[in-house]
Amino acid sequence: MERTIIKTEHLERVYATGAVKTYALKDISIEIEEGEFVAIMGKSGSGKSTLLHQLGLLDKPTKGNIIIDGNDVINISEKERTRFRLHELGYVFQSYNLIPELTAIENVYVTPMARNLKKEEYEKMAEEVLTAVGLKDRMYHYPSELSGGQQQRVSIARALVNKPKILFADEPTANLDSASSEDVINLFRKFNKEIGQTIVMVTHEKDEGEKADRIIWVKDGLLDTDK
Ligand SMILES: Nc1ncnc2c1ncn2[C@@H]1O[C@H](COP(=O)(O)OP(=O)(O)OP(=O)(O)O)[C@@H](O)[C@H]1O
Repeated sequence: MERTIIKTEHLERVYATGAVKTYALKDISIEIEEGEFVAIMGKSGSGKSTLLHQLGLLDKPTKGNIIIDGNDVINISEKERTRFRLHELGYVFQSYNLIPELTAIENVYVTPMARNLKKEEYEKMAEEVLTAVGLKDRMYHYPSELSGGQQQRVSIARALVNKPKILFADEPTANLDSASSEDVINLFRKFNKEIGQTIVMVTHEKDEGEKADRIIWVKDGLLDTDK
């Protein structure tokens, strides 16, 4: 049976810059099922990233509610939100944000390393996930020795190593050529199909959106129901 993993109720996010108020999100109520691969699309400035940041607990709405996996994630302590981000959620951004002084495998295991596991354990977890993204033979390379597409695959491995309930991706292919972009989307599809990974991705690319199970269209901070 399908199970709702993310639910938002009347989300609003207003940015106040001096006297100027921007209603980036006006009233967004959505539900995403566990195991769904969802794309968020819409014109520039429509509120896509703002919505992803609310769902990923990287920002707080000015009004409304968010329930993730049955938890009210708005009215909990900051400590609890941090725990949730670290253990339950994974993130991939358009910039790879790898640490240049660390090898691919070290970049991936920094997260499980923080969980008091033994070195053999977190190394094994990182190896498995790097192998799954096709980088078994690049594990000991530094970011500067990897292509953009390979670096993004390291960042995907890093996002998935803790087996997050939900993977959030904000324009993950924006800096990649078309072949590497396709690789990244195919990887998402693979993790979604094979392990039922829930994925929420912002994209500008129509063909990428079409590879998802569903597109949530956003327009001027509202759901675009004409699409
Ligand atoms: N930190 C901020 N302070 C003030 N206004 C902001 C801030 N972040 C976003 N905005 C405004 O909120 C609106 C929505 O921005 P958002 O980045 O969510 O759009 P987007 O659909 O992701 O755009 P793009 O496709 O260009 O990345 C825009 O009008 C933007 O200018």
